[in-house]
Amino acid sequence: MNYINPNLVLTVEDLTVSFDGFKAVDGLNLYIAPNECRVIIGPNGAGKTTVLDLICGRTKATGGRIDFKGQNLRKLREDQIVHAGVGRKFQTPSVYEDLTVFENLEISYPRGHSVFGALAFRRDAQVRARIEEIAETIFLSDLLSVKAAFLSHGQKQWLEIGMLLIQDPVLLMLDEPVAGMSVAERVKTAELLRRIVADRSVLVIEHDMKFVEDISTRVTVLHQGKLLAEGSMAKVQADPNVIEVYLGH
Ligand SMILES: Nc1ncnc2c1ncn2[C@@H]1O[C@H](COP(=O)(O)OP(=O)(O)OP(=O)(O)O)[C@@H](O)[C@H]1O
Repeated sequence: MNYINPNLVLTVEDLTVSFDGFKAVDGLNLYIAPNECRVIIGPNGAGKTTVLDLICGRTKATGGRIDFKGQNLRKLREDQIVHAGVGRKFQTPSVYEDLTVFENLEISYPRGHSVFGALAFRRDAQVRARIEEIAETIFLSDLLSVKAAFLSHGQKQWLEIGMLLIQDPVLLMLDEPVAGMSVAERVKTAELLRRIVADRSVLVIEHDMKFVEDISTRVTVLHQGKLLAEGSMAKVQADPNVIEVYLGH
């Protein structure tokens, strides 16, 4: 099929990757709409992280298509995919511990071409306003001058999400964002994701079913690199195949 639905942000079809003959992702179809928060669940080794690696260009597919707003991501390098509007957060936070919250956001602000004098001054004001806006979204407004080293684990995760948000991605991909967070931080992260999808699509890998229920409209279940089930949380939770390989354990 060559038809690409222009209303979709991401169209993944028949995506496959083999590592020495082992298919970690096997013929996967995945369709993400604008403002959708999709969660991928599945047992360990199902291929979830590999799917994100394939979309962001870290791993190269052996077959299938990855279309992002009309662009074939399989032909782009990792940095070009970021530039096209795909942000990816890995499991462990990678903020700059010695820099403040403000500085971490500032260095993540996308660089335009250089400007001078009054224009540079105007740009500084714009950058500051944007940093303050993002800090508000990620619950860190009061901590702008605090070094990242002093943040809690959850706050570091939010800061890293903020560092991606400041680049205004069209699709944001998060790998287990609430792992290691307290219950209160999980509740706030669900709120954060609800804020984020107002302006973009989000693709999340998650194991915490309570959190998945809180954030997601649609869930994709992977098993052995293949799509096992897809639909609302209620639908996949009631699916005997899903219960057998994942939720029943
Ligand atoms: N670069 C690689 N080379 C060889 N095998 C790989 C590579 N990357 C992933 N795999 C294998 O592919 C399978 C899927 O791994 P992946 O990390 O995507 O699963 P996952 O669903 O994210 O699991 P988890 O929940 O444990 O993170 C695993 O068997 C893994 O060992």
